[in-house]
Amino acid sequence: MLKIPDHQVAGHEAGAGKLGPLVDDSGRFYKPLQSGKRGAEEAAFYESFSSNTKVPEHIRKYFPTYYGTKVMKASTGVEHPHIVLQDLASTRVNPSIMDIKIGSRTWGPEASDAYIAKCLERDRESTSVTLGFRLSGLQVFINNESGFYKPNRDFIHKIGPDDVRVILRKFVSSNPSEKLDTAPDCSLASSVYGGTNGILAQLLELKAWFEDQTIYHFNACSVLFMFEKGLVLNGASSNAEVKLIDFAHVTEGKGVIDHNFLGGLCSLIKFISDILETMGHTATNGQLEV
Ligand SMILES: Nc1ncnc2c1ncn2[C@@H]1O[C@H](COP(=O)(O)OP(=O)(O)OP(=O)(O)O)[C@@H](O)[C@H]1O
Ligand SMILES: O=P(O)(O)O[C@@H]1[C@H](O)[C@H](O)[C@@H](OP(=O)(O)O)[C@H](OP(=O)(O)O)[C@H]1O
Repeated sequence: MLKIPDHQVAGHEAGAGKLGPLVDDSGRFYKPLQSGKRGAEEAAFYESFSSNTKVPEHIRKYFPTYYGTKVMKASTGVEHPHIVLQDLASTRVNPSIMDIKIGSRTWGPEASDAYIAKCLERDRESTSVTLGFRLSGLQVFINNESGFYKPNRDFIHKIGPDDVRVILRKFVSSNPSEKLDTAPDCSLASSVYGGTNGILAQLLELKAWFEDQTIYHFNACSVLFMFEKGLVLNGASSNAEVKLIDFAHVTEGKGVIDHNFLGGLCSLIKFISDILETMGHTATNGQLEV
């Protein structure tokens, strides 16, 4: 049975007459090919990436598994080609998820002047230019009674660097709320951001690859942070995951480092490290002891 995903936090959403992703009960996520070159280029990226032997195995786990493309009835009711992916949320019950678009620049080298102008406006209005990344959307599970803290898109579009800092803290707090002025307790920071398998460790592993890889330039891609609060509270070992998604603007690296993505990633790492440091973790050799 196909349905609209329960846990989408950003991007184009399926609705009455609106094209958006669908999921099934076997753990697959169907992303409709976007209009123009974007859909075809995203599918081409997945084809290239999934067969590229230069991508190390320990890096592949940061990407959703790709199952090809399929023409099928879309959310609009009309037949449309879709990219078939692993549904990253399918094994989770109440996932806390954050989508962070990486890079101070969100277009590729061959973008038209009109497209650059559209992106530049968004990059300047958001924290992309100042921080090298911006929050695209999030949901944080509070409890069964209150459900999720899920700020709306208009609010997310307006936030500045200080708000980003607060929201990254709220994401790992027991008391997230609509107000930006409350003090998030960061009670889950050590388990979610810290630890040998936590989000910081995963970001550092990705960073090491980005310092070296020159195969692709990940223009306008997002990292997804995901964890299950219930498992953290039960003391299970870290269930936090980092994934990369949204590859409609990936271009060839042509032997050059993806400095736009790498810079944004370093900036995000600094924000996460700062949160852990304020929780009493100490930095040694550029890595945090957690
Ligand atoms: N493989 C996946 N499994 C589960 N959820 C996913 C997956 N890919 C994307 N999502 C969800 O869908 C959202 C949008 O994904 P994506 O960025 O690929 O779509 P988009 O419409 O291209 O976005 P944009 O408008 O930012 O370009 C993500 O924030 C995430 O919540
Ligand atoms: O961050 P938001 O508010 O979700 O805005 C969307 C985001 O900037 C996407 O990256 C962009 O798709 P592209 O990157 O593929 O251009 C999309 O453009 P669109 O609405 O023209 O598809 C925007 O609506």
